[in-house]
Amino acid sequence: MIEFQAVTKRFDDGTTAVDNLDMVVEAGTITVFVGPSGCGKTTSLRMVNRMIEPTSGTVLVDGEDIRKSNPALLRRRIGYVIQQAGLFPHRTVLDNVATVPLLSGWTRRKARARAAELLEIVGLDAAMGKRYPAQLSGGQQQRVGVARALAADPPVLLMDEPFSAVDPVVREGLQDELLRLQADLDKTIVFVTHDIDEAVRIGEKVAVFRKGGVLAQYAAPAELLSNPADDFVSSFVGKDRGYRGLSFLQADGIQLGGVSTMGLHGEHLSGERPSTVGGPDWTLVLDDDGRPRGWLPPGVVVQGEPAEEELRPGGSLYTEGTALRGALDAALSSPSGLGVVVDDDGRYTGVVTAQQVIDLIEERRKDAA
Ligand SMILES: Nc1ncnc2c1ncn2[C@@H]1O[C@H](COP(=O)(O)OP(=O)(O)OP(=O)(O)O)[C@@H](O)[C@H]1O
Repeated sequence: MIEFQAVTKRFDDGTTAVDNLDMVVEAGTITVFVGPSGCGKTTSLRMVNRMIEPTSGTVLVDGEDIRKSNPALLRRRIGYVIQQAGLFPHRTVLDNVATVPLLSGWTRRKARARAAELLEIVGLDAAMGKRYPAQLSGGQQQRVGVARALAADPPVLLMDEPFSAVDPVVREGLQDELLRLQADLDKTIVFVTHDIDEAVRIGEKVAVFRKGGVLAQYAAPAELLSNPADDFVSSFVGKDRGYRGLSFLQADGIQLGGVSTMGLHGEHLSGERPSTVGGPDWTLVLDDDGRPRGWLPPGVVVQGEPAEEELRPGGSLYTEGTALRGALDAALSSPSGLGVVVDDDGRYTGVVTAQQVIDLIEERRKDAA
């Protein structure tokens, strides 16, 4: 647990970077600090590992006032990951990751063995260990940065815009990786970003800062989107917040419909569900394993196997049991207007319409009111 008690940081030139911050970062959570440029996110983060000392107030890590701990020792308990990884360019990847264990007095052999294990944990091939940082892609370098920060198995991890230098697709992969890692590692992670989408995607709690280093709201992402504390937070979380809020609503309660289906060899498959919803004229083509391959538009008569060019590509697939946003997207992106629902193995289980999603949202809203 990390606790800020009335923490203020005023720099020598009179800038107040953090203004009377009171907050508790719960152990074992990913907490995100988000806000526009210059609102004190980095300064707040760096006060946790004593790279910056507060002007007043107290920071506690696991109940201990960090002023009482030696900064170098404190930092071994607190991993730190920064933008563009901050790797040592003249050390191999393996030696970069082994740095902190070596500083902690491990033998070279043990430190390297641990480093190799960590590369695997963050999804990098063992062969990468021999390379130098410049020989890796941006996303790979970030992974090494995460591995290095995890090397001493610190209970706390501070991450300052760690993924902002990579392209959006790689970034999403790294976010997923972090969520997966965290499910196993259960660290206390503080993650700084100026990207609200990233914040609500990975944060269990999100702290929104405003200019002058003032904490504007500290809440779970769903709460932030549905109930912004004031106009600043509302405009910061953006105009799509209603839609993004669907990421936090579960789709249970939606009655899946059926649609006529055809196998790749032209055989008509008997659906388990009645074709109750919308466009029954569209036919969904499934491969031999029951995974969707595309749609046949109404009026297209197929003799034998449907040809590839007759098939209309499907929209996004909605995996049963995931958030409602995916169900709406599947329906809106499907040429038939029917969102294709699949199980965890990607096999077709039914269809859903946008109207059903809207109805469910309405129902939930009424319940909440
Ligand atoms: N060493 C310093 N001396 C004076 N002012 C500073 C110093 N470091 C930061 N500041 C100021 O303190 C404020 C907060 O900076 P900080 O880096 O914490 O913001 P941030 O929210 O992390 O911004 P960004 O998203 O741009 O990194 C800014 O106005 C910044 O200019």
